[in-house]
Amino acid sequence: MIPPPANVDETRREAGLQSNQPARERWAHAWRTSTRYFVSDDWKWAWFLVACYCAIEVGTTYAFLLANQWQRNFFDAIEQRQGGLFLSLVFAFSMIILLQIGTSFAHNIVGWTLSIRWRKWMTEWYLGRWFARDRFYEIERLRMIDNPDQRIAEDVKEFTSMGTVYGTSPLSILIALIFSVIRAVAFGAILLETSSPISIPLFGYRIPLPGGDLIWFAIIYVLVGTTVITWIGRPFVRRRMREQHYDADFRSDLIHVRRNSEQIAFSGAQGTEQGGLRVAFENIRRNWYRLMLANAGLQVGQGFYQQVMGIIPLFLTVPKYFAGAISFGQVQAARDAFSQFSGTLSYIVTAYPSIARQIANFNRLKALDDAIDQERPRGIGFTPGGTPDGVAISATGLVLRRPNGEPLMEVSDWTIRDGERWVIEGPSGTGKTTLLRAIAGLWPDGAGQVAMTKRGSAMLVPQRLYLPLGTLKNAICFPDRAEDHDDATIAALLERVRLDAHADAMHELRMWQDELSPGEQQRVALARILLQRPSLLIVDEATSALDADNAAHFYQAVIAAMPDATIVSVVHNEKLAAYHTHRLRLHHGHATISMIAEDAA
Ligand SMILES: Nc1ncnc2c1ncn2[C@@H]1O[C@H](COP(=O)(O)OP(=O)(O)OP(=O)(O)O)[C@@H](O)[C@H]1O
Repeated sequence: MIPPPANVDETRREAGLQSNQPARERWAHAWRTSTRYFVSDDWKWAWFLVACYCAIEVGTTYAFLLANQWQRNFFDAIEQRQGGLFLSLVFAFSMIILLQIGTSFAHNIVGWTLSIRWRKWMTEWYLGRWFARDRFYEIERLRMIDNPDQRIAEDVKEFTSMGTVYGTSPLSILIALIFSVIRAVAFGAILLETSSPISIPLFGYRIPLPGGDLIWFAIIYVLVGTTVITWIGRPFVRRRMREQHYDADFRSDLIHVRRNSEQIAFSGAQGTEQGGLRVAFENIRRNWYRLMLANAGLQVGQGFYQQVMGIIPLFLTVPKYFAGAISFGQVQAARDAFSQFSGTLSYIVTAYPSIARQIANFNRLKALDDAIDQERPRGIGFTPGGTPDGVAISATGLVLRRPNGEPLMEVSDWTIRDGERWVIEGPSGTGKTTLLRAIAGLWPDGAGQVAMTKRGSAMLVPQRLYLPLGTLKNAICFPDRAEDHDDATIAALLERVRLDAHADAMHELRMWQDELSPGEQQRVALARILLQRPSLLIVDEATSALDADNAAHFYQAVIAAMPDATIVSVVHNEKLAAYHTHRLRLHHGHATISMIAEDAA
């Protein structure tokens, strides 16, 4: 079966060239992503911390109510010139302040503890799935999404952040929303004290409404405000999403330049590279101006909304004060309660930037989840450990294709028996590396079946070796841990591969990938092979950076140490072909097989 072409639609979607995924699917994903941690193995901590968080919110609401009550008493005391009450009011005020500081402190401690536990769990969850079934490799191979690293690091961080005032996490938004409603009820009760009854005229009758004028004005005000501001804020959400996208691109371009600094410096290509970075930054700049505009619109809307909210209750209560129906303290308390009431009801307006960021995060995390989960069916079947006795690799009906479905080559049936040493040859771009990937189970595009001895006893050595961060000993022992091998063995290996000059620095933490020359890195690969002694060795131009003598030494050392090992290597040097027993030559999309001895004859 030919796998469907790879999904690379996300960038188009983020650039607005393709419509978004269905809302239902996105809501379902948002729900699953937000609730997963709370049914995980850390659920006891999760719920305990959420309970504490909510309890602190109750304390915060109580402190708000006390402050409102205090205002009323304070202004009444001033109006009635009750100097004797002043000291006790100051004392009450300090207690309220202490309570407010205490709840805010506790809010931070609990919020941050929950953030880090949630983030740790979610990071582990994403890393586990990203590494599983080689998905991280497949996502890169097909370039399915941009910057998965940023999504796992940054987006997860924002997603789990239970920040101070309005956290960015959807949970903190939800809790704040619930408490907004609770506070709205509490402050609504205060408003009722100073509200006048209200009724609406209908067909000549006056229908009385429950509550009072202040409450109805606040509700209408919030409804109109929220609708207008949500509408004004739509471009802001879009711009925020693009901002994250462009920032990540710029950063990865910078990393790319850093990694290739030597070639760029040597070729004097700084100008060209800077030009490229300027183009990447230009996207950020252009988007920034649009974001600024969108933000300005949002801020004007929010500012207008906040300011008018402070004035409306005065218009409604001051006439009652002049009429002697309420006290001056009640005017102040009503003003405070009105802004708290409508402020809490209009949570969506105030928290719109956080909600916008969260929508962008959900979209980015959904794309990552889709890329991890939407596994294309394998075209080339792969069975590790599925070869009969005496056979290291067997391929039947093997056809390789590019990810977009274009045919690359046909190998048909190919059997590599234990102890055979195969060289793969062919012009550049014919698919030699792809063939090695296919027999190692890393290339699923095409058709046919590949069986290989157990993966654990095989080793793949690419042209550019991966050296993990850490010591030189770490690099040689990879994928084992450095502690698994003693220093004397590693020192002897370094001598064997002609790297004894570095033996003393075996335990030094350095950027070995940058420090060692390509040829030295290929000798580290040889040391790794001699340490692991795999029964099947797949080598992709692993001697390309070595001089003729060292390249020959590479094969001589391997064959001397592991005379029975099966070797499949891609080499361009005919002299190195002599260390092999069989040849597979790729030409015009087809493979021909021969014995080396036959060729020589
Ligand atoms: N991840 C990929 N996505 C799309 N095309 C790919 C990918 N990897 C390889 N190809 C394409 O497959 C073809 C074969 O590439 P491959 O690296 O196997 O050639 P090669 O024979 O090893 O070349 P060389 O001798 O230059 O190393 C090339 O046209 C390459 O562009």
